[in-house]
Amino acid sequence: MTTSLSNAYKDTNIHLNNIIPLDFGSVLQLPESHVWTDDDNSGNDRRTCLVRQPRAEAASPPVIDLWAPDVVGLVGDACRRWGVFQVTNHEVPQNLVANVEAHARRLFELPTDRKLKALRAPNGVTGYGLARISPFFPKLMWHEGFTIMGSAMEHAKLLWPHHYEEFCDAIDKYQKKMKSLAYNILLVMLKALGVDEEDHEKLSSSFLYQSDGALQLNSYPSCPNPNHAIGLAPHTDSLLLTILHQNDTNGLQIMQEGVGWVPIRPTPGALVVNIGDLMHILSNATFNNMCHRVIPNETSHRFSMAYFYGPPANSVLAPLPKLPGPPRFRAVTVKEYIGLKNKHLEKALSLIQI
Ligand SMILES: O=C(O)CCC(=O)C(=O)O
Ligand SMILES: [Fe+2]
Repeated sequence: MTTSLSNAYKDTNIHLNNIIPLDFGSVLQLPESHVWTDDDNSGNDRRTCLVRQPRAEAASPPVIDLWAPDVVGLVGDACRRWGVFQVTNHEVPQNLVANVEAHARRLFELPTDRKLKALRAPNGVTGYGLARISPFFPKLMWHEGFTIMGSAMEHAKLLWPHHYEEFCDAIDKYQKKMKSLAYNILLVMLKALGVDEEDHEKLSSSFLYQSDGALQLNSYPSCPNPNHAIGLAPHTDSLLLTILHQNDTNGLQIMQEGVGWVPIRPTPGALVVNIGDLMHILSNATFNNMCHRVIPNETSHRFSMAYFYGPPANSVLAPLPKLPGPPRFRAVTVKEYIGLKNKHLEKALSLIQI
């Protein structure tokens, strides 16, 4: 029997200071609690937060047409070289994406006291609050989020006691589309790792094919001093892959080894796909679980919707046996890995290295 993904997150207690977002409407200046200096990132070696300027000459990750005849090769190359790419022809209707973005905007524009009614519990997974990585950093982020796993009804009723249905319907439709797109992209990635039709038959009842997702709505209001604020501190995503929609406000950047921070600029109609830690393990470290961050903007409000896709909590994950070279990681359950990540953030992977 499989255990749902949400079970993997349940054992962590986060202090309310690291859950309650700032009341952005009430501040004209960046409060001290949100002023980041280079020292505030000292624990994060390669990821100096306040290096603002991406290198002008930096190349960008590719935009891949999912109907392209050589899609497997293109996706495989992008996963190895970048760990991120954008996709077009993904069959998620533009009006659905725009509708969910409009609902997210409506949610984050609610008065603070209303949003706090749907605050994530200290040991909870879903609801309104700061990013789960917040306790690892000495300063707070210029960010507010809303996490959904399965139905959004419980929290949506607290936000809009009489008008929650439209929100829930849009979220349900979006999650269904994301789940089927994530599944199709997973198949392409597995093919790029050399999993052939015969292996697919064998794997067909495997946990990989029972993966599910969580949806994270993110808001980064315009910021009075973006040069000293961080929207979302550098991190890697934990699950297999993430599918992200961003509105037309820049801010997402990826860390490329030897290059520095490279922006992922919004491309109308395209969705961003990135590799998470579990896919990095499965690929025996050949697919790059790239580190990314978000920088806020002085004049415009950034919204994003991230769909995190991963196997059930009790699934056992290890490098695919077909891959060349000795395995770089020992086998772990998803629950164990998420537990390590919640305790050790980016050091989690080194704890399962062989
Ligand atoms: O807002 C973004 O572009 C990034 C969001 C993200 O990295 C996350 O939710 O894990
Ligand atoms: Fe992320």
